[in-house]
Amino acid sequence: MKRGFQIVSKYKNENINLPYRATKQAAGYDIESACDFKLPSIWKLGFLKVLWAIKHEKSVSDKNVQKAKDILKPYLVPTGIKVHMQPNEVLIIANRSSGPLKRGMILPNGIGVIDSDYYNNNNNEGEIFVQLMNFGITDREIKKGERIGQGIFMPFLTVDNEENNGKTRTGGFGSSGK
Ligand SMILES: O=c1ccn([C@H]2C[C@H](O)[C@@H](COP(=O)(O)OP(=O)(O)OP(=O)(O)O)O2)c(=O)[nH]1
Ligand SMILES: [Mg+2]
Repeated sequence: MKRGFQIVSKYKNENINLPYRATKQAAGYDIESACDFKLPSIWKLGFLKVLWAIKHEKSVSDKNVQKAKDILKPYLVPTGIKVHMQPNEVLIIANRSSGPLKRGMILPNGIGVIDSDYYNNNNNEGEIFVQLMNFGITDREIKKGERIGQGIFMPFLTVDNEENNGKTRTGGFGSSGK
C-alpha cells in the first residue's frame, strides 16, 4: 500500500469519514472535524483591552496578558485520522478557500506539514490535527463532519551528502525540541 488514510484506534466507533476528494480532479482530500467545537472569535474584550493598554502605554497585569494569550492561542482540531505514505512524501494541510471567506477561519501555521514518520508514533498514533483561528467577529460553532481543511500529497527533495541523524519521531507539535 503506497499511501492512504486510516481511522485512529480511539475513534474506531465514532463514525469518522476518511478524507475524500470532493470532485474528480480535486488536488485536496477534504478533512473533517472529529467533534463539535466552538471556535471563538479573537476579537474578545480581554484581548482588545491589552491592545488598548499597549497602544496607550499603560501597564498591563500579567493576568490580562495571560488572558489575551489564551484568546490568541490556535485551536487544535482533532480529525481522528492518520496517514501513511512513502518516505519521500509529505501531506500538506491547507485551508479551504472558503475557510476565511465564509467562516473567518485561518490556519495560523500557514500550512500544516504531516511527515511520513508521524504515522503511528508512540505518542498519539499519528492523529492529524488542524490548527485553526477565527479572525471573524463572531464565534463559530463547527460541527463534527464539517470540512475544516484539505490534505495534498507531495513528493519532496533532499540535499546531497546529508548528515541525517536518523532520529525516530516521537510525536508532533514541537516533539523534536525548540
Ligand atoms: O497542522 C499540523 C502540523 C503538524 N502536525 C503533526 C504532523 C507532523 O509530522 C508533526 C510535526 O510537525 P512540524 O514538524 O511541522 O512541527 P514542529 O513544531 O517542528 O514539531 P516537531 O518538533 O514534532 O517536528 O505534527 C499536525 O498534525 N498538524
Ligand atoms: Mg518538525
